Amino acid sequence: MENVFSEQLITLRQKKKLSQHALAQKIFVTRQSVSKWENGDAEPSIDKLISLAEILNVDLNHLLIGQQSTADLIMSINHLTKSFTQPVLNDVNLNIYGRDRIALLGSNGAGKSTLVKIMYNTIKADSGEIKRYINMRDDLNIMTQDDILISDLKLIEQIELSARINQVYAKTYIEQLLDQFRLRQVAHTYISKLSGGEKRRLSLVLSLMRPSKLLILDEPTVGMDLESIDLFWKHMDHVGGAVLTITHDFNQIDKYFSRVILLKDGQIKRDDRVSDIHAHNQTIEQWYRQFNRVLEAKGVES
Ligand SMILES: Nc1ncnc2c1ncn2[C@@H]1O[C@H](COP(=O)(O)OP(=O)(O)OP(=O)(O)O)[C@@H](O)[C@H]1O
Repeated sequence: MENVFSEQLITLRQKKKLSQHALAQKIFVTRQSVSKWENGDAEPSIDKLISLAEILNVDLNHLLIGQQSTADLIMSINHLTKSFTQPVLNDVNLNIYGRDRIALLGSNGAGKSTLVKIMYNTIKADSGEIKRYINMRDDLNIMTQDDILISDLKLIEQIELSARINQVYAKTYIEQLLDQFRLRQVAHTYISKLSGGEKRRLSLVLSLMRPSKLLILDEPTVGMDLESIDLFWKHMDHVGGAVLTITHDFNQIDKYFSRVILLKDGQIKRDDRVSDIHAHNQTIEQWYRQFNRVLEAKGVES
């Protein structure tokens, strides 16, 4: 992280016509700290990174790894179908763009997890087409509902292993994630001995430890206590790139997401902008109840 970040910091600071001293004053650090970051001798804390991103008017991805934020198409799904014993997805069409914050909603069994598994390629569709405009290895982060942790490892060993596999070298950042998600005190505990909530928080840290162009989360806050849920959403506010989340956490959808998708009867029945829904004085929960009910009623009629 250091080299790209340092170069980015210098470039962006100069673009804003700020001296090291002026930038330091804005984020309440010494000029020497800024100088060390720019020389690659030290890394800022998460809080300072977030402040830097705000002052330099870029998202974290741009600051950390130099990616431009774009409104580019990153995935295009066309006429997708999938059946198990019963049809689950039936002609699903969806485009995902670079800055989307998508909440994927639908009743239990609607096919949400199946759709995202097809998106990240762990199961195959029966027919249809997915065009992926990102590198699936380097640009996609996922947190699934399945437990992908290795029980025989200690928490810190799992982190180190994933960091090596994903070529993440930002040690300070990872340590701060551990603090932020309150995992430092169990860093040397075997994964088999962690509580369900701790395992979920660890899975989250693994999915957040490197920047991505697309982050897919399947019910990330299930099994977490309230404090962890708050920490999670606070952190998500500062994640760059596109995010697609399956969630039933209606308290947060209004605040965090820009787009809501309703999956019903194997199809995307609604794909609306949160700002449009709010402009009609509706909350997302009201919107969801309205369209789920309307669609259910239509289903009964037909
Ligand atoms: N591997 C599988 N084999 C057979 N059936 C499956 C398989 N995976 C999913 N299903 C079935 O497909 C349907 C959709 O499941 P899916 O997990 O995608 O729904 P979901 O919308 O994510 O539900 P939930 O909100 O309960 O997590 C369900 O009826 C489920 O039983």
